[in-house]
Amino acid sequence: MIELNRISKHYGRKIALSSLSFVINKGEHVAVIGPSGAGKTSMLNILASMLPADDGEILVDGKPLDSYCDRKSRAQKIGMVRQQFDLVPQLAVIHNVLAGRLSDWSLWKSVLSLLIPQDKGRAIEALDRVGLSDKVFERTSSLSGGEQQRVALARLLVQDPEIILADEPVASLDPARAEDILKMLTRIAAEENQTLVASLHSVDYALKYFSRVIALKDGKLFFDRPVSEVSDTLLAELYSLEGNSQK
Ligand SMILES: Nc1ncnc2c1ncn2[C@@H]1O[C@H](COP(=O)(O)OP(=O)(O)OP(=O)(O)O)[C@@H](O)[C@H]1O
Repeated sequence: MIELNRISKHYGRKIALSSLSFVINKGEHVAVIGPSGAGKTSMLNILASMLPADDGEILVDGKPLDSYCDRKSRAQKIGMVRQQFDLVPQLAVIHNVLAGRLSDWSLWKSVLSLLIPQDKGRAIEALDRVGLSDKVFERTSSLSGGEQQRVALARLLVQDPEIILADEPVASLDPARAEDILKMLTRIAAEENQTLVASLHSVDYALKYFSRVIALKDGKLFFDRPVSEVSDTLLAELYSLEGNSQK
């Protein structure tokens, strides 16, 4: 479903990704790990069409990523959650959730929705699924970090993309809230039959909540294995300060 063929990215003289290739099938839950600076965010941003690659091609369902060029078809295919949640803090929770519908709405409907929330039922249902049905009209900035990340998950639920990209979705949360969000994210993706690709700093979370691990080091594929085949030795090599050959 997602096919990366020899993707490369430079920032000036810095090589962020070097001829990266892999295939992710529909419905897979893949964790992307690797040391700081390995290229995880660059790879996810390229997949989300937020950053152009310098070289290589990406196919989604057999078609070039660029062919999903209008807002609506791209939003149906790919949704993203990040560490920073990307919420508007001054707005009520329901408006941040309904931002997941904006690609489907005209400008007029989007503006009207700020006065009279449109598709309210759908937003309330999504908030119920993430355990926030009592916060619908609260100002988003008054919520805790964990609750704000649940709002971002509810926004994803109303967007309902086929592929979820998550860039360090739990990096700013304490361990209990991080596990809570990862449980919820992987459960939602399984229930909706969505493909999930998440970058994580925690190897423990990658092994616990995902079925496959793609490891990057120095912008290259270091290993790509099912969780059952990821050994401590391999992880020690991945995070060691020397050596970057592919395993
Ligand atoms: N806008 C930029 N300008 C210059 N260099 C950049 C830029 N963005 C990333 N880089 C560099 O590219 C490399 C890959 O960065 P990237 O953020 O993709 O890695 P990462 O694996 O997500 O790192 P981290 O785990 O620390 O977030 C790093 O060396 C980084 O310093």
